Amino acid sequence: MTGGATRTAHSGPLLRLDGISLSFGGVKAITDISFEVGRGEICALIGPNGAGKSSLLNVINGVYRAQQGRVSFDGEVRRHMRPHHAAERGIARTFQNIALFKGMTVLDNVLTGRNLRRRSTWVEQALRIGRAGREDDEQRRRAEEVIEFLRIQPWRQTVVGKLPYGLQKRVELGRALAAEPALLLLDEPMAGMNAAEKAEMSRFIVDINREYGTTVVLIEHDIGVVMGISDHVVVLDYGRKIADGPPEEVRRNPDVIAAYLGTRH
Ligand SMILES: Nc1ncnc2c1ncn2[C@@H]1O[C@H](COP(=O)(O)OP(=O)(O)OP(=O)(O)O)[C@@H](O)[C@H]1O
Repeated sequence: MTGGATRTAHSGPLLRLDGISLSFGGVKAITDISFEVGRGEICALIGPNGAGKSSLLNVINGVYRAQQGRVSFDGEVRRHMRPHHAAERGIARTFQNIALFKGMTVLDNVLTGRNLRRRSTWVEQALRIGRAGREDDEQRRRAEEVIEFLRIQPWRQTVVGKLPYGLQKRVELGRALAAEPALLLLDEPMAGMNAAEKAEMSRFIVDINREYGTTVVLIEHDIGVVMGISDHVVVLDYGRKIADGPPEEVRRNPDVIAAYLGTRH
């Protein structure tokens, strides 16, 4: 696979958020958040429950429209980027609650991640004529590459709903990776996993980052995991950013300690 990062032309940070604010009715989910994510970085977004982390991912990939602020991705500044456009530009994501087609096989789920990479028309695809046939073979080859990379070959023809939770999380990562993203947004990729599964998932995330140059923004609650794999940590609390920097610096930040120990409120 070609790394998504190789498609980029702009030389600044891959992602920049500028004064993002988002409310749901009277609930302020995010207040005036700004930070940058450099190319090739693994950036962790952490904070207590309800801090606004998932909402922020949804702003980045255009699912939510911020009332204030701007998102700049690879030099393109937008008030709002629609989800389809975000995907086309190279932003892929996984969800807190796995969003796979549970009745389909692992291979078919991973293949859905390749849909944006198709150039043939739906008529060509339906009749399997022209570019569609050649494309099918290429899409399948790429999907198999991802399956091999994530070591899920033994289950490639297994229906996803029959797999244990940890493997489903890995398949979801595979579907996102199949899109060859420049930016991978992972919403709690290790939630509900035991220590061994977390270590395995952490290794896959680091390998994706190193091998394909993919920039990663992940939400994670396990501070040990965060400190182990991130280059950069952004901490949210009650919708506001309270810290932003290298893991070691953030870990010593008194505001972060207070937010986690609950002594500030
Ligand atoms: N669609 C929505 N409608 C109304 N309120 C929402 C919606 N999505 C999020 N919120 C509210 O916005 C705030 C931030 O929620 P969000 O899910 O972004 O936090 P989080 O940090 O991801 O939390 P968790 O760690 O529990 O997943 C919360 O008060 C939440 O109730």
